Amino acid sequence: CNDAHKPALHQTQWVLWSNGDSWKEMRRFALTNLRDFGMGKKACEDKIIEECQQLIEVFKKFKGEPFETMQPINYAVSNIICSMVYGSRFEYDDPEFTSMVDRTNRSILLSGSPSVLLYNMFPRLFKWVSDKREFLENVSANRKQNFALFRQLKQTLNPEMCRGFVDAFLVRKQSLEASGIKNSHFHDDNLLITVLNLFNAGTETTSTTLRWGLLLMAKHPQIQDQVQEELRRVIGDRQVQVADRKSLPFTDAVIHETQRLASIVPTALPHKTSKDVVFQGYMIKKGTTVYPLLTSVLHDASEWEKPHSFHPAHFLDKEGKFVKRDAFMPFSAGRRICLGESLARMELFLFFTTLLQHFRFAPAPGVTEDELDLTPRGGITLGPSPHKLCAVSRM
Ligand code: HEM
Repeated sequence: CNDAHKPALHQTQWVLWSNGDSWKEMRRFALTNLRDFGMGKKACEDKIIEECQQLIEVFKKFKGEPFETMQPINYAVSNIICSMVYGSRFEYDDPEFTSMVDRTNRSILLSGSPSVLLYNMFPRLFKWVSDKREFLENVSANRKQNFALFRQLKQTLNPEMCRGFVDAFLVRKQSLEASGIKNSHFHDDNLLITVLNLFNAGTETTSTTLRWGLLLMAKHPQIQDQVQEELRRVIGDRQVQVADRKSLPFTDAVIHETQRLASIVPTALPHKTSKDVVFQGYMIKKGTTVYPLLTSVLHDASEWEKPHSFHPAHFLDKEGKFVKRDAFMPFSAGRRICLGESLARMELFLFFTTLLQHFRFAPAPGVTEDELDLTPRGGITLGPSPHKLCAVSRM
């Protein structure tokens, strides 16, 4: 049946990337250029710190009253990847930016709706589901918006001074065309798919993890006390830097434990075997779709002392020093490992520590810590269910 070869809805944006040579070339180009634009380096640290300050101002406006953290955190995190990809950040009230981020977020929610899940399993029977229509409309609107952004960037392109990934891609495309190479992977479709992949993967994952982190702090006030005590003792009032991570073992353990417990990409992304493989005695035929079940490792009872509880001690030794664990793989592993791991780790550390320096996170009045719900909502990623938190200023 042809349906078996159709990509599931959430894969529609990944298909061009996922085929052999095109994927290799785009991944290599994206990695090199994101590094050139600061990924994992000081330039990127400065961008994240600037965005932390913007986010703090938004949180302060709620004056300790309960609010939903999703939108402001999404905008702050999204701006980091935007500044690397498009070459500039956006204001949080710029409708062009907010609509793109909100639509992406909505698509991720829709991808976990029962009707879209049914469509993905039986595409012929469930062609007309309304969630699928909305999902595709969102993808199409984001494509149009990106083409408009690319047009603006093309008009002001200066090959001597690339502002971000899009500029670098356009310059490479032009130089290949000038040398008469017509069939390269540097074409408009790959530009669009790569930019959408970076934008989608670079926004929701990190912002969802941060929201889990704050929710877990409100749920476990004694652990929040310990993080804030460590931050006060080691950092005081100054801005946290990436280099401080090794002096903040407890905080680092809390961030790792948040990622482990939340396991936000439970099935990673689907892959296809490129040849027949024998894995642990099982024969997997070439062309079989394989889902690496990351949760089976992150919650494995033979690896973790308390697999289903929030237990930062999983990452600490008896002296309170941070310990790495082999079974910690929220970014997956192997050749398809998350391309943005170093960026995500830097963002999680700087946003989480800076927010905890400035605010005490607590449930809304009338809600007890026990009543804070940790049931995840479905989607390609597992985020916390809608909830409100109070961010009470500490400075
Ligand atoms: C906490 C944050 C993040 C988590 C937990 C996460 C996790 C993942 C996972 C599990 C995969 C699938 C790996 C596989 O196919 O086996 C992935 C792929 C990917 N991620 Fe991330 N990610 C995060 C943040 C980011 C960021 C900030 C970026 C931005 C550059 C990014 C870009 C990508 C890309 C481009 C891929 C596809 C890689 C490929 O197919 O070669 N991710 N990520």
